[in-house]
Amino acid sequence: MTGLPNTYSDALDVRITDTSLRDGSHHKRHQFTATEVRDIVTALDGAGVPVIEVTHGDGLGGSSFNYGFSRTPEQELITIAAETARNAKIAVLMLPGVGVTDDIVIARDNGASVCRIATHCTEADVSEQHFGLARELGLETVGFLMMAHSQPPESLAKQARIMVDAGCQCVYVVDSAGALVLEQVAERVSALVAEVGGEAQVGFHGHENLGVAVANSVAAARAGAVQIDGSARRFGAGAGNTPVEAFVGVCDKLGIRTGIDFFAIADAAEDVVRPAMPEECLLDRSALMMGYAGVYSSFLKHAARQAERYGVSEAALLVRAGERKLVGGQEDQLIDIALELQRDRHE
Ligand SMILES: C[C@H](O)CC(=O)C(=O)O
Ligand SMILES: [Mn+2]
Repeated sequence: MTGLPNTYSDALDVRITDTSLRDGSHHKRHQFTATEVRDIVTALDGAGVPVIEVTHGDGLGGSSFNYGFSRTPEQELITIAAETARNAKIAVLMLPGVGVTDDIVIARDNGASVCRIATHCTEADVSEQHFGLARELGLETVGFLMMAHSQPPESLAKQARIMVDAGCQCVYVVDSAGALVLEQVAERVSALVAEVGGEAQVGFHGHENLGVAVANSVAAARAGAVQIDGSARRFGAGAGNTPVEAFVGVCDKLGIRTGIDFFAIADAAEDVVRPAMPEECLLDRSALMMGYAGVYSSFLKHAARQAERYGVSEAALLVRAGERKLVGGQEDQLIDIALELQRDRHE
């Protein structure tokens, strides 16, 4: 056992991590202000959200020409979040290679207590040293197997094993593209529980691109996931994440305990999170294409920019990105696809 209980049965059945201030960073093009972070953390913490993730959308070190520059340095936002939260733990996300191990040390010094390491779902081995370091630093660890729709349950389970052996305490099935549907989530979560269940927890991170993120999250919980992500008002990449306030309401009705007050989280989503969003996260044609074709949700804003720049269809661009099976970090290939679409039009 790597240190966390398999369930939270004494107080909670699922522990929710709100990722508005990390996944929502994609939708906001990484322009969070210190005041927004302070206000959102106050509201989420007040509603009883147990874990709040704060980082650049692409994780520690993500502020760059490739991914988009942060308006406020993320370590400053992490510090503010940690100083503001009374009960919630502050989590950070890091993708090895985007961030470096020193970023984890600095985040810990600034008050983060949960370290989430994300890799493409076939590349878990690149996270080994990061889990080791995070555990040495006394951080709680979570592993993200991104683009989990692209691999069958058995392969994901093998990757989960690599993370757990490296010190990961909870491995997430991450539906980065919002492409998984119900049983497909349950099968993947069950495979991970079967592989690592005695030693580590299993979690689920959903996106709303096919409109089933809440249902998928319930399927995950029923299959044994005890950590579930969501974002208030769906504030996340693509059509956004599982809406925390709706998921809490559904959990209340199903008798799944989250420890979050439904009325307080509904107020937080409407009165505090929504005003910080540039616009609602839309389940529009582009988001649908991402879910249907299996495209990394955070490509949405990049695809919109390239489609406009090269005068090509955003939906067509996203469908081709799915056909090419692009993974996070390959945002530049969207330019290649846009040029290809231009050429096709002139042939
Ligand atoms: C870096 C990504 O945005 C992580 C994530 O939230 C996902 O894959 O989904
Ligand atoms: Mn996400």
